Amino acid sequence: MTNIPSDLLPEGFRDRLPPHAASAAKLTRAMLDVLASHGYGRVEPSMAEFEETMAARSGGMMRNRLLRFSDPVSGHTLALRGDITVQVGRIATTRLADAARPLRLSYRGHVLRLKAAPLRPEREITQLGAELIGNDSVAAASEIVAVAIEALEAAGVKDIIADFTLPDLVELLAKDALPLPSEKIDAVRTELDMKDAGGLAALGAQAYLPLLEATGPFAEAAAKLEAIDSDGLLSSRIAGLREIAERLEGRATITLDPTERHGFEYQSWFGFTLFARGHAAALGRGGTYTITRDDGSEEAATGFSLYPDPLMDGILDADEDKRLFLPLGTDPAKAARLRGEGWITIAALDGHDDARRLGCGHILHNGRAVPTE
Ligand SMILES: N[C@@H](Cc1c[nH]c[nH+]1)C(=O)O
Repeated sequence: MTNIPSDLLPEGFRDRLPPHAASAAKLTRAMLDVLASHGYGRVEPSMAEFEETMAARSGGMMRNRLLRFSDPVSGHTLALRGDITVQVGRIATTRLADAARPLRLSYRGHVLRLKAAPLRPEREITQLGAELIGNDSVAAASEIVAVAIEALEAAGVKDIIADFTLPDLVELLAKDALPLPSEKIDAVRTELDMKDAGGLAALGAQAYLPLLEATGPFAEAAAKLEAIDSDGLLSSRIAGLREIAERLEGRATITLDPTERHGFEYQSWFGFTLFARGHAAALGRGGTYTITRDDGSEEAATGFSLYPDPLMDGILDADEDKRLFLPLGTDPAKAARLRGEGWITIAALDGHDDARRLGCGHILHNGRAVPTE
């Protein structure tokens, strides 16, 4: 006997019921079809992996965010996946190491978090995305952002905002242009991420303050960033961002926040976050990164992950109009024909089944579908 009520799930987990689960599947299909149409082959990575190797691939930040358990079979600690991108990287550089590059792969699945984010109670989160392995050029980044936006559009999302960032900006500047001792880099990145001018000053990193101003609508913010970059150290990156932004013209509003690093643990020169009007939380994120193989060599990649749960929870596929009640004794061949015409048939199993209570807008009467009373 247990004291846990049967309808209680652990915090952050949930079931999806009809009709929400069906709507979610439909939306997922629409987004995956977009990825498939651009040549991204579907992979289904495993739910769990050895914690040690998964954490190593996820960038240092990830380790304390993984849900772990000890596996009596292998005797090792396993982790439930927290990000499918790193699994795709593993597959691409191991079992698909010999596949032609660039290698386009797509995925959909649940990822798990040890702790929920402050404003999002879920710990089991749908992640759907695409990874372009073997290339992190401007062309690759342009394709990835465009495909991500197209997938959101296929899910009915309007007024999309793509917020660009330069995830390795501080490391790059700290080397030469705005020198920083290596032990301060992380602290400066954190203050910039929090837009904390006082914190930057306290760290003696005043030189980084102007970066906080280079934020906002893309054209203006990029010009400000260019003005700060007197040595031209960032010129190729800024040119890259401009090219990506140009290709997206009319598809999304582009903004720039070059110091945003939240959620960009492993991305390199380019990162982006996708928002849409009516959704407070980001709907997706992506960028360029490198995958490290077991022998220490590296492979470039670019990709995105969408987090579509908020979209799935909003819509409701009202199908009552299409649900047709079939009284006892209905000819199975007739029923099959009706399904072929698009009806959802609900067959009576005994005389007590009730069309209305079973959510049927229609009932088969004398061979014809008539509205239920
Ligand atoms: N998986 C990353 C986004 C990403 C995909 N590819 C590259 N970056 C995330 O969810 O934050």
